[in-house]
Amino acid sequence: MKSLWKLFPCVKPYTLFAILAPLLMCVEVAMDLLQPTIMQHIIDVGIANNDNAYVIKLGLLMLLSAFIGLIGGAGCTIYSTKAAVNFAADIRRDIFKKTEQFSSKNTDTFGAGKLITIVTNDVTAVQQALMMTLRVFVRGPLLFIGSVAIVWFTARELFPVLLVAIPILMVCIYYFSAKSGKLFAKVQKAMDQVNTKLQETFAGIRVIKAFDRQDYEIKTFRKVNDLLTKRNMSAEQVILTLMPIMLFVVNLGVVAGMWMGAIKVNEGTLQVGVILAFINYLNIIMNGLMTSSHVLMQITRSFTSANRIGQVLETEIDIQEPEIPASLPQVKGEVEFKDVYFSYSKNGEYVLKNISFRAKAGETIGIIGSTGSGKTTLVKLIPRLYDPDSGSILIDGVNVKDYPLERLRETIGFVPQKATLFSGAIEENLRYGKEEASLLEMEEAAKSAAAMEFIDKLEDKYDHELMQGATNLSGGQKQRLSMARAFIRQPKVLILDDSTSAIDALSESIVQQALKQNHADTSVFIISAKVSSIIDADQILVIEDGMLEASGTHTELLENSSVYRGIYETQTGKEVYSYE
Ligand SMILES: Nc1ncnc2c1ncn2[C@@H]1O[C@H](COP(=O)(O)OP(=O)(O)OP(=O)(O)O)[C@@H](O)[C@H]1O
Repeated sequence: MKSLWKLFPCVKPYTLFAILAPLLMCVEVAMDLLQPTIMQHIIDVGIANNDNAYVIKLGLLMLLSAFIGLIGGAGCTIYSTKAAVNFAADIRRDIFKKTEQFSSKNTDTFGAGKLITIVTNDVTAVQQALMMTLRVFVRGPLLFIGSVAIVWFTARELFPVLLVAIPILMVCIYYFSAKSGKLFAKVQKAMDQVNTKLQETFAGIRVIKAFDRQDYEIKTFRKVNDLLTKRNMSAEQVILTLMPIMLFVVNLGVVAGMWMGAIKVNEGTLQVGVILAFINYLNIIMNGLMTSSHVLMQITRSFTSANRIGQVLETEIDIQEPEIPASLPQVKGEVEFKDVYFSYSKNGEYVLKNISFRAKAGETIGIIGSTGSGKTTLVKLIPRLYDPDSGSILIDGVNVKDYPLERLRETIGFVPQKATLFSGAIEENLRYGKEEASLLEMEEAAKSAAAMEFIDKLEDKYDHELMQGATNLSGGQKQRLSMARAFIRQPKVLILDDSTSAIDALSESIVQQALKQNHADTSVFIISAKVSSIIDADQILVIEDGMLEASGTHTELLENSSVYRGIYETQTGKEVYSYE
């Protein structure tokens, strides 16, 4: 409930619509309530007295009230839709904005599947709740109160029937609403699992086909889909059971009303039209309660959704801008790690332990080590994708935490291990690195990344459209574009995380030459499993089990590091004699 209130400010810009909708609904309800009374008069006065003129007059009045009711109802629909749809669009925008500010740790906590369910399903649920609140929440209680009042004033003899039927109807509604709320929370969780599975499957469709695991994937999808179906069924069944129970209670009320009414008509204390009007009002009361219960269920259901939306919007972003940002002149690109410790989870095992090194501006730093030793994690700390648990990382002697985030990240070019490109033209992808890049700059970057040759062969060159996930490019082509995107911003610190793994030796040497010529004063971090890719580095860091096992030039490491020597010997087949 609290979380739903927290979303309330999002309705503020649409206050006018949110006020007009229920007002117009009041008009519709007033007209609906008028109908049985007019009918009662037609029967008891017009027909009973054979007064045709009276019947026609009241008939026309019925038509007019129906027409006014129609205008009220249509207006309410239009304004409630406007308010709810815009309210939902604003929440979607806010969630998207917030997730864009998320640190990698924040994103890891939610997972992509859950975030997608929140932006789609949960936002739709709160949109529905608002729409129904504006449209029906007023209608239900007004119909109910209006009908009860009219029965009290016009058919008091039959009022005892309401005194029995209404409490039973209310208990039913309360019981089923409470039950359905809990069940819908479970539905949302099952929906998360379906979305996560779908996302994973679409992203890995090629691997699935290559390993011929379609049957396995269908089986695992069926599992989560069946769970969602089962939970949906249970939740819907609760709602669907309510309707026949309520109808049964109302029908009992109708029988009781007719029975009591017949006795009173025989006694001459009641007219037939009153009984007909009472039956109509009883149905309206059920209708009013039913619609109110639907809204209540939708609102209860939306508590879970609002709660999940709140979790995203209120997430504390753990990578924060500095309170007092350092004033920085031109960044040179000297990078220093001082006693850095890092773990992915609180109280988790350290992935990096006591890392200290210094890279002078313009130096090339090679990073090598076994799989999972912490190389990628180490470079992710430089642009503050994660913050260390202890120790510090300095660029030009200033802690990266003191840099304005935008300034820090525009200083760094990052080429991740998995080349991630976006759907759109090659040009748009390159401009991701530098928005205002000229064609000449794009060409130079593409040349440095050995991407020129394949772009030139494309019919549309830089206008060539990439599909989602750049599936119409080869792995090597994706890596080259990903590198060009980083080169184009002329960063002071360039991080290449195993980004030449899918590139042939000739192209790799072109990239290395270009780095020397065009990025001579850039500090370059090259993570590679191949000694040949880092052999010329000014300094090589050997990472083993999250620790800096050794550092130095290739020659120094052959001399001093048994781990490095082992890697070198395995890759080259040459045995190295050491004085160690
Ligand atoms: N987002 C994450 N959440 C939790 N643990 C992670 C995450 N990313 C990596 N790890 C763990 O941290 C350790 C270091 O991973 P990292 O990716 O830094 O290794 P690496 O040396 O770059 O490996 P590779 O050479 O295979 O790329 C591994 O044990 C890995 O399982």
